[in-house]
Amino acid sequence: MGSPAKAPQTGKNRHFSQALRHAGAGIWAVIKNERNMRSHLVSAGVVVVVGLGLHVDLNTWCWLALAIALVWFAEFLNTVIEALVNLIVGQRYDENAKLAKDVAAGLVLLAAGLAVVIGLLVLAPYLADLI
Ligand SMILES: Nc1ncnc2c1ncn2[C@@H]1O[C@H](COP(=O)(O)OP(=O)(O)OP(=O)(O)O)[C@@H](O)[C@H]1O
Repeated sequence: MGSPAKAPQTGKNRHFSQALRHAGAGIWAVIKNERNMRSHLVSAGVVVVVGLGLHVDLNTWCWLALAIALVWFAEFLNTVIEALVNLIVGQRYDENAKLAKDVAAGLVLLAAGLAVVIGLLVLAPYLADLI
């Protein structure tokens, strides 16, 4: 007979490596489960390629990184809110659940819109030079 299955962890991490592993699992869960996150990753890749192609300066890289991080942050928060709402209400329809999820989705939309504006503002001078 094999050894009894270890109970899943529900308490604090005991080692930094354990904390890192769980943080990595969280990042992977967002990428694997959220279609929007995969779109954000592709968009970020495009932005990096454009930045490299245009030889943008350090200041511009900082703004582009901020814009990318803003969208990722919003998507991670959206995923947390969706999970918490699902945990609380399950499949039951609830007006507050709808409000929480709609506001979280709105946050991602606003972040993405702001990221596009930041990207256009900082890349405009480089794109103008090409014309
Ligand atoms: N339990 C619920 N009660 C009321 N409305 C709900 C509930 N669950 C989902 N909804 C509605 O359905 C929408 C989509 O739900 P959910 O956020 O779970 O799906 P999603 O496809 O993961 O969304 P997103 O594209 O934002 O990641 C919500 O914005 C909300 O309007």
